Amino acid sequence: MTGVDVAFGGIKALTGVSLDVAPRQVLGVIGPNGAGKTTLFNVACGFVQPDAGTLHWQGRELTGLRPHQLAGLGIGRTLQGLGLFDRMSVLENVMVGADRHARSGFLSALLALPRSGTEERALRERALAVLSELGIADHAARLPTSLPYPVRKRVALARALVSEPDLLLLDEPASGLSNDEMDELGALIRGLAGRMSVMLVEHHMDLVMSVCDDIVVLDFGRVIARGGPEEVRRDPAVLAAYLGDEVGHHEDAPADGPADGPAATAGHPGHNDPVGG
Ligand SMILES: Nc1ncnc2c1ncn2[C@@H]1O[C@H](COP(=O)(O)OP(=O)(O)OP(=O)(O)O)[C@@H](O)[C@H]1O
Repeated sequence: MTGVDVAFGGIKALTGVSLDVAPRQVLGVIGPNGAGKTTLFNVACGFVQPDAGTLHWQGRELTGLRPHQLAGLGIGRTLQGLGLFDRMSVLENVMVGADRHARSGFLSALLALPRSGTEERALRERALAVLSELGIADHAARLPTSLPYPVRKRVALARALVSEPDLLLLDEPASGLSNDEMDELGALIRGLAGRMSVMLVEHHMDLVMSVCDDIVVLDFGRVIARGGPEEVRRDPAVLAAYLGDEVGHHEDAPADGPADGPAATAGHPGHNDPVGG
């Protein structure tokens, strides 16, 4: 993305944001609360249309990108809300992600053209293989609602992976996970890097530092740093941005304080860990 601006009313959520993800690279996007990470993710997914700037993917400009076009472009994503279908089994949820309609476009999805038996079997096998890869094949027949949250997160990841995307967009994949689960997630993401590009929008510094090749740091909607983990960790601008975040989230801070800065815009539990975790 190049020169992306997004404003919500008077709030400039993103200003002149440019970044790129190289093939098979894991790019991390971090920043304190309210820095613009979710907005950036939503621009990359087509949920939010930028007021200015351009998106390019594999040499093509994406004008007016819409979320339903992603799969057809070879882009997979997981969302914070997971978005699993409660009345479908884990396996069916994953198969939906690989549905050939996803590749052949919105119209055929609307028409819900049936798959042939052979296609159905191949898809089922692929979905099962991804579930195995993520260590949750035992849960294939279960309903997502009957499973613990970390397992449901893996189901959502399996669904994004089953179409073998060239780019995987992950929005806060570590939220709600224990430290051990986060380590496992880190290993999983590292394992994907040889096969696809990953853009990881994440608040947990430890995860970002351990899995990302390159990191973009946002603050107040602008890119304030970009570089490898060590470089970013030492960057004074990054330290200052996170220190402000930490102070802004002190338990004594008034709940109804001014809403004009990153420290005041949050309200997401678990999002106040400073640099270094
Ligand atoms: N739909 C919206 N309407 C109005 N303001 C918004 C909207 N979405 C985001 N904002 C504002 O834009 C700025 C960036 O928010 P965003 O959610 O992208 O930041 P973030 O880095 O993801 O924060 P967090 O870590 O708290 O999730 C904030 O000031 C936020 O209040």
